[in-house]
Parts: sequence; structure tokens; C-alpha cells
Amino acid sequence: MGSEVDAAKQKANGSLLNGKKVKVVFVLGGPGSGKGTQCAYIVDHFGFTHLSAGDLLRAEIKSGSENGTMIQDMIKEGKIVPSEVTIKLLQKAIQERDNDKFLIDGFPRNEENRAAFEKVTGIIPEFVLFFDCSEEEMERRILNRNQGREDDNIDTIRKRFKVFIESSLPVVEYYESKGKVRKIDAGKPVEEVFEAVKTVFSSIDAEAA
Ligand SMILES: Nc1ncnc2c1ncn2[C@@H]1O[C@H](COP(=O)(O)OP(=O)(O)O)[C@@H](O)[C@H]1O
Ligand SMILES: Nc1ccn([C@@H]2O[C@H](COP(=O)(O)OP(=O)(O)O)[C@@H](O)[C@H]2O)c(=O)n1
Ligand SMILES: [Mg+2]
Repeated sequence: MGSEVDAAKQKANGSLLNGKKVKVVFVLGGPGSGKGTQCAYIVDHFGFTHLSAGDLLRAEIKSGSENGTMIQDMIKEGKIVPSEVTIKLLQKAIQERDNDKFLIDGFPRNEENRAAFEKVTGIIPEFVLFFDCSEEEMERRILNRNQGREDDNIDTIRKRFKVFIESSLPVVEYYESKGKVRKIDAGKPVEEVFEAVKTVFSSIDAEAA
């Protein structure tokens, strides 16, 4: 029932972003669960455009924007940047890209992100891909990531895990109550995880055909 109401609502507003009609899949999971890695494969196989909220925020810091210092401080502490900032970056990225299918990775990360995005854009996700992985495995992966990220150190990782459990998992539970979550066992090797991801996206393609 809930999903029917959502579908009707989405149809009514058409998930229009300033006149642009878009399909969105949210990609969620703890830090190091493999969101970015799997998104690259989904882009190659299913023609989505990948938008990582974390990458957009890091690019904003690099660009020397007036919010840069605030964003940098929050990322270092593993905190979630105010929705207003992140949503503006996502909206701009969606509008700039010549595609109508988007993977939004690492967003929404808390209830504020979720509610504000829906209010501002009117976009309701097609579904939420959720990468389920143990903390032990995520910690191992992040400590081996080697991307020179200032938040990939053990102190910040612990803070990010806490924020994930306290603020991000409730968002997954919200979408679960709407029947929107497609949960993937992300503790396996990359190829095996992608087999499970492929099954989810293939069934969507079949529905659309
Ligand atoms: N299934 C997997 N098994 C082992 N290592 C992985 C797997 N998926 C991703 N990784 C590695 O773990 C690290 C974190 O992956 P990433 O995709 O950046 O995760 P996230 O975006 O969720 O933080 C990267 O170094 C990546 O190469
Ligand atoms: N919606 C979001 C996404 C990321 N971020 C910030 O960016 C950091 C890195 O996010 P990320 O998605 O790149 O991290 P991973 O989960 O990929 O490791 C988070 O810990 C937050 O500090 C945010 O504030 N709001
Ligand atoms: Mg990532």
C-alpha cells in the first residue's frame, strides 16, 4: 500500500527536477562497504550516472568554495554535512548530466538528508540498494583503501561507524518499511557482490520492458 501511494505521488510530480524527469536509485551502506566500487560496475552495465555525495563534497572543498572549510572540518570528524549544502551539489550534478538515470551513493545519510531531498526535489527513489557488511571487514577495507583521504584513519573511522549506526541505519529502516530496500551481502569478493547487484538491476530492466 505504502509503495502504491509513493508510486502515485511520484507519477503525479514525475520526479521532475526543474523540468528534468529522472530515475534515482540510492546506494547506501557503511563506510567501506563497497558502494563506490559497485557503482562503477553498475554504470558500465546498466547505463546509470554515478553521483557520490562524498566525492561531490570533496570536490567542493578543492574548488575553494566558501563552505570548503566547514565541509572539511565535518568530514574529518565523520559528521554529516547540512543537507542544504549536499542537496545543492546533487541537484546541480543531476542537471548538468545528460542522463535520466542516477545512482546516488552515500546519500541520504540521515533523516534530515532524506526528508529535505524529497521536499526540495520531489524525487522518490525507485529503490534503495543496501550493502550489508560487518564492521570488521569495512574497517579492514578502509585501512587498505589508500586514496589519501583525511577521514580514512582509525579515529575517524570509529566516529563514522557510530554515525552510520545512529543516523544512517534509521534511513534504511524507513525505506524498508516502504518495501524499497534491496539488501546485498557485501562481505563477499567484489565479483560475487556484483552478481547479486546484477540480479537486482536485471529484474528492474525486465519490469520496464
Ligand atoms: N567486495 C569487496 N571485497 C574486498 N575489497 C573491496 C570490496 N569492495 C570494495 N573493496 C575495496 O574496499 C575499499 C572500500 O571500497 P569503496 O567502494 O570505496 O567503499 P565505500 O564507497 O562504500 O566506502 C576500496 O579499497 C575497495 O577497492
Ligand atoms: N550525504 C553525505 C555524504 C557524505 N558526507 C560526508 O562525507 C564523508 C565521506 O562520505 P563518503 O560517502 O565518501 O564515504 P564512504 O562511505 O564512501 O567511505 C562522510 O563521512 C561525511 O562526513 C556527508 O556529510 N553527507
Ligand atoms: Mg565511497
